[in-house]
Amino acid sequence: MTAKAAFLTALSRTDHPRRDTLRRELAKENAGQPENAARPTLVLASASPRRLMLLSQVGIEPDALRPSSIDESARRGEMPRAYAARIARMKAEAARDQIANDKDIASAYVLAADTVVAVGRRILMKPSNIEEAANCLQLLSGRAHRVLTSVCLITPDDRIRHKIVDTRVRFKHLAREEIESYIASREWRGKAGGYAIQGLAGCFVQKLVGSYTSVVGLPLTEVVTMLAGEGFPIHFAWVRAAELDPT
Ligand SMILES: Cc1cn([C@H]2C[C@H](O)[C@@H](COP(=O)(O)OP(=O)(O)OP(=O)(O)O)O2)c(=O)[nH]c1=O
Repeated sequence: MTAKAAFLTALSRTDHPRRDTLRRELAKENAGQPENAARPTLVLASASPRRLMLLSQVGIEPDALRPSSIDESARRGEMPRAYAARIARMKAEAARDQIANDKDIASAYVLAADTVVAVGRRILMKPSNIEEAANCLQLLSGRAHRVLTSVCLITPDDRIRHKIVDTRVRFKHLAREEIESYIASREWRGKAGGYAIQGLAGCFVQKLVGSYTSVVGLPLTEVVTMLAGEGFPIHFAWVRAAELDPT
């Protein structure tokens, strides 16, 4: 190899993953002839059964699930909104990179979300043990908190759409025995703030201002608006539902 060729090779070498993925090639092709694009596909970057159920409620069945195992720890001094937005984006980008050379779903829309419970500036994560869960509920007892769900959508041509939904929830006062019984139910496991509004903890809620589905994990109004706005065919499934059940 000549010195010049070696120099050029060294310049083109990168520590980052290869950027010319199948996803990129397809995006370039479809930019010229969108009418030739394959049926739009959707990847849900999530392992949350709630998110899958909420999508199914509005007739959306993802073509694949690609949960990611990113580092979800908060940065020092990070505010709840910024944290939720950052994590949702990281989940979406990790899934996009996972599928970038998968021929069945390389050009999919990628949807991810992150839900956090916030008391003032404090972020309540998913508790990892009984003590943490009890502390969360003690903190939420008799006061209002916010549930922030950040949604991130990556379009097939890699544009990033982002939305945060902020819901205010007020809990009644929780007696010690009530907290203990709730902890024993195990419902708190895997839930931000250590509770599930769609379950037993529904009876803790005195007032909710905002989006109920966002508290459960995915704000349906915003998700459907976002997907439809980016050309994902949502309403097709609704019309088909009527055809299957013509009564
Ligand atoms: C507050 C609240 C949260 N949750 C759930 C929604 C989310 O699944 C979870 C918050 O954790 P997330 O980190 O947002 O999501 P996850 O780890 O469950 O799933 P993934 O990252 O793979 O998408 O808490 C409820 O189910 N009910 C509630 O009332």
